[in-house]
Amino acid sequence: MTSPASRIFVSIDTPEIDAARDLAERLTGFVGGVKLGLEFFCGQGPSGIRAVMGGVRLPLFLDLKLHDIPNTVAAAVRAVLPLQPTFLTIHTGGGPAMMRAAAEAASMTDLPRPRLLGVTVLTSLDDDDLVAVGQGVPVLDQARRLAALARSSGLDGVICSPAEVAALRAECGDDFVLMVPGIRPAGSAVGDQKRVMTPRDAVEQGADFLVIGRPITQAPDPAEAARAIVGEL
Ligand SMILES: O=C(O)c1cc(=O)[nH]c(=O)n1[C@@H]1O[C@H](COP(=O)(O)O)[C@@H](O)[C@H]1O
Repeated sequence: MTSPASRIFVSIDTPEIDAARDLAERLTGFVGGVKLGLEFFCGQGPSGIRAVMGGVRLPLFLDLKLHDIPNTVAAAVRAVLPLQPTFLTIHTGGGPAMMRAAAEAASMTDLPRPRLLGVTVLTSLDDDDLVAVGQGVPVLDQARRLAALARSSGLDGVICSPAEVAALRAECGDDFVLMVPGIRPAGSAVGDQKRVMTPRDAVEQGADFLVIGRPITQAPDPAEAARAIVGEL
């Protein structure tokens, strides 16, 4: 880890190429990487990813949250390898066979191998939401279970909320990547997130990387918002 800014992946959630490219360019030098996810990929596909990332010198976090049978997920991983993402997400809820298939597929490349991250419990969920979907266990227990499963299935790390970082760091070790959304600088709108923490607290808990969207992208001056967050770390 070279600088506080390198910890931040800005989540550029828009379906528009020009808006995404503009944000990526304006934030270069202020953040460590760009996350493009479902909204952008559904709107613009692989060619849109190339159009945005071709002009910026930042690592790509491709957040597709793949979740399907093992054969389908492995094929989807292979299909996006040419985009050369540094990080790629799949859902741990797809189970160990799906995660192993994805990890194998990610290795079948002459290109740099992407690091596969498993989504544990979405940061928009709380204990009551898990009861509603039939998972009657506290969020922390479920995140610990899924992180351990991700690790034993060959993934490189997980996505978790800041509230689980300390427990997962202790259980999964220093080499296991903890990429953490649900980040809200003091006073910023929480929106649809339920498990949130400030950037500084999340790093103190042991987060490797922070995923930050609206607090940066919706700010009047996104570069200034990113600079302020980095200053806090
Ligand atoms: O996989 C993710 O990146 C992710 C997992 C999760 O549990 N929660 C979560 O918010 N995210 C993503 O992180 C970003 C958070 O954006 P903001 O809430 O605007 O900061 C969004 O792009 C989400 O898709």
